[in-house]
Amino acid sequence: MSESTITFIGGGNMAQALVGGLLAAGHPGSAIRVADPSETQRQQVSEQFGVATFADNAEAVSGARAVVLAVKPQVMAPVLESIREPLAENAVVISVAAGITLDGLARGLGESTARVRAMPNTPALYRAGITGVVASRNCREEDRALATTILEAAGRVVWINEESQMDAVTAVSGSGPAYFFAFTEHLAEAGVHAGLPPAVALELARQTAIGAGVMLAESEHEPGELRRRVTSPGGTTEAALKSFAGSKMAAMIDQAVQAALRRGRELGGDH
Ligand SMILES: NC(=O)C1=CN([C@@H]2O[C@H](COP(=O)(O)OP(=O)(O)OC[C@H]3O[C@@H](n4cnc5c(N)ncnc54)[C@H](O)[C@@H]3O)[C@@H](O)[C@H]2O)C=CC1
Ligand SMILES: O=C(O)[C@@H]1CCC=N1
Repeated sequence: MSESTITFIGGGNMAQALVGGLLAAGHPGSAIRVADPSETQRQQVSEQFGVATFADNAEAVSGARAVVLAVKPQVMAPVLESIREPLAENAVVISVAAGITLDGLARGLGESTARVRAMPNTPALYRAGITGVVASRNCREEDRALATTILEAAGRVVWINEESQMDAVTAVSGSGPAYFFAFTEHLAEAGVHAGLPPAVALELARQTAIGAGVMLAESEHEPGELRRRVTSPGGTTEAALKSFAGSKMAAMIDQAVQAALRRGRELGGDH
């Protein structure tokens, strides 16, 4: 990997996941900077990763080839204001903030700045995330490649051509981990209802989710085929899956994704 300086604005969960991944991938710590107004946060980042930390965003951004905006959407306007002047001309700015559009970034930074909008998900904290990404038209191939390298530090990266599809990305993979957690919670509750002690039910449900995830990751087969392979004709799984179909599970999931999509569009309109 090249030794381009990468500055993170905001040193919280998402920034730490990416910094940890970049270091593990061999990016030199001397080429990583983190800016955060919280002294506690700066101290934690410098102790854990040994990278330079800054209280001042402008100072941290000066000369950086890539700037990752890892702050909450609510503080984005003052953050953009703080980096606009010192931003290098060739810098690419990558935002991981939910709902902040490429136009929103342009309003704060100017149209000529190369901008990337990314939607990560929380498994990024374990480098098992997936991030949907879209870039402004003026992003060069090398800007996209650098953004891919940085975001791959948290897992996989999928480029999206139409920014309008980012709300769908958010509804499927951004919010998606919560759907699987909710399913696991309900499976454990159902285990208790079926007569198991709560701790046993939770362990069975959790490890089953993990095992299914590993199969999805490792197997060459599509999810549908993996499902068919568990389902003995006339057996218990078939009975459960018929009940899912009777409860219209597919329609329920579709409705949930549509609800997230609508909410994402509403929130996007706020910026
Ligand atoms: N799709 C998803 O599930 C996820 C999305 N995200 C997105 O990533 C972004 C960051 O999230 P987290 O890392 O979880 O938040 P966090 O709260 O852990 O970190 C944000 C950091 O920004 C710092 N900060 C506040 N004001 C600042 C300023 N003016 N300049 C510089 N730093 C400032 C805070 O001190 C804090 O350390 C959010 O916008 C969120 O939408 C993050 C995690 C998962
Ligand atoms: O729930 C939310 O609004 C954010 C976006 C995706 C995950 N968390």
